[in-house]
Amino acid sequence: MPNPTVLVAEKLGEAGLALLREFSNVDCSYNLSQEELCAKISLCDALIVRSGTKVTREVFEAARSRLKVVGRAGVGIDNVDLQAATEHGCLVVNAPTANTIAAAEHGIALLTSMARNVAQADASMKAGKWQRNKYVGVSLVGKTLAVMGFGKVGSEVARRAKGLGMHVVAHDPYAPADRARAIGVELVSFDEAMSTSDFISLHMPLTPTTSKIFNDDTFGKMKKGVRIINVARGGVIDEDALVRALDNGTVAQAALDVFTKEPPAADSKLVQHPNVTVTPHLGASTMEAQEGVAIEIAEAVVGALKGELAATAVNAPMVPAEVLSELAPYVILAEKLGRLAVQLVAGGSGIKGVKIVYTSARDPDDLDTRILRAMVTKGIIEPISSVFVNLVNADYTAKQRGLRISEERIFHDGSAEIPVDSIQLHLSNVESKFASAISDSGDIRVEGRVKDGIPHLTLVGSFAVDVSLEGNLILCRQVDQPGMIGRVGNILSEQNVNISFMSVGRTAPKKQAIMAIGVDEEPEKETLKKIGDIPAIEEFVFLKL
Ligand SMILES: NC(=O)C1=CN([C@@H]2O[C@H](COP(=O)(O)OP(=O)(O)OC[C@H]3O[C@@H](n4cnc5c(N)ncnc54)[C@H](O)[C@@H]3O)[C@@H](O)[C@H]2O)C=CC1
Ligand SMILES: O=C(O)C(=O)COP(=O)(O)O
Repeated sequence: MPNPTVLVAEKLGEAGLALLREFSNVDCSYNLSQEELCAKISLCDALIVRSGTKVTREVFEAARSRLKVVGRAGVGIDNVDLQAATEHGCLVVNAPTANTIAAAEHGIALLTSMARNVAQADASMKAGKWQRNKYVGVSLVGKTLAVMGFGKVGSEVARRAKGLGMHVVAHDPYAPADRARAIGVELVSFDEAMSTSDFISLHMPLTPTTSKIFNDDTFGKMKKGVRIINVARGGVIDEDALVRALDNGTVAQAALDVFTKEPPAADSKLVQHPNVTVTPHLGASTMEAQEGVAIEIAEAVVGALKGELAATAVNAPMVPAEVLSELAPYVILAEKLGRLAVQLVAGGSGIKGVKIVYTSARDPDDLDTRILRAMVTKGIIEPISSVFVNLVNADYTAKQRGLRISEERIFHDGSAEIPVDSIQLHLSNVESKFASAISDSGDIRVEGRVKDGIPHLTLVGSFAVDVSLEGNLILCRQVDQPGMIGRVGNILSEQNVNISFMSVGRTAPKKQAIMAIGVDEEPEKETLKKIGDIPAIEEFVFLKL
């Protein structure tokens, strides 16, 4: 496999680039037009952007399925079309923590410099003036600050504003009250925040709900002379309404780092307004934050390219790192069982329903099966189509193909230290090319377990077997009689096919048995035929894992 290619479309810290270069070809091409990005993207496995690049549906379509991951070197992913990414099976990861402090510090910088007219006074002095009376400021101590969006950045701003002696309230419909209480911040309603605050600082994401949430109506609810800080996203403010509110004195001052359109028009009334302080989206731009973000995103992108499940996935279930590492062997088991089950289906008999049964000693809330379900789906769909399936698009792809995947939990009286005791797959209403794979209930059934960290196949139809799921597998149903293992072994060794494992499961002594043989190489058709010709072998199937 050649090294993957990563297109870095905006400036990224050196430490991150170095990490990427260890694993991939890195193409740093900045300031690409939309057409240039679309032209390049079909040659790239990953794309890294900041807030300046719009990753639209058009980009995903132009990628022609090659693009596996988009890394957003920062927090806000409003510049990435997540729905289009998901439909194309492209994982989107971000770097959610490394620039939190930088953004919070910039919020405080804007708050304090706005209150004391630092930028305006600086410009005035540089123009040769000395205007001490014009730039009398306002004090912060004892004033009320409303933090709108009490997430990572918002809570750090709140903590710092408390240190400046401000009274801090916050509005966030999803924030836990105990987190606010721990910082000494009161959570209040939107309207209360609007009507009681001297300063309002915005820290929510731009979503369809928050778009232009600060408009004529909301400015009308604010205290006259309020001061506004925005280091979140320009789009949460109706900028024309803000200009009106500044002109009529409802808003005394605004300090803005972000704009609906970036860069804003040179003659933007907002940017040119004398009571507005602006910075060109600098919230995340500290040396420290950019190095941190670069490393955070490079690690996430490299991990995603290696097929690891990302902890900072934006369009896939967020799975904490410790859960990921605990479930790692079960993820492999789930995919291999899916792969195996689909190869047991007779040609022409379409799969409609798949039931996944987990036996586990865990409380259902302590076992997140979304990854396992996604991997079963991947195992089932990938061998029979050209679609690339991952945690991102598994549910979407299954739905598109009319594949109904249901899950059932069975309580297993064992140790809750072990997340899953066994995983069974049942494929209903299908015929099998290996009749022994059909269980008593008429479904194709396979079951697996993890033993010493290695996935094993433990049941086929009604036959118990025990073979590790590595390499390839030959399943034979035979009349149980001595010498069978030797005969099959001889045929395989004649062709230098290495047998890694062998297991025989039988219904009763001297009755039918299933022999499961793990082989490293794929035997030639002729060799497989010789196995099939052994009189005691009633049926057999070769399965690639
Ligand atoms: N200017 C810059 O360079 C930077 C800007 N940002 C922006 O800052 C914002 C916050 O970032 P983080 O704190 O890291 O994100 P976060 O996800 O930790 O926090 C966002 C908070 O907003 C809350 N929220 C969602 N809808 C809301 C609503 N309708 N009203 C009130 N609160 C709502 C969420 O519950 C969450 O607690 C984002 O828009 C991000 O893009 C972040 C870093 C740098
Ligand atoms: O992380 C964010 O949300 C930011 O706004 C930072 O954007 P940037 O990476 O500096 O273009």
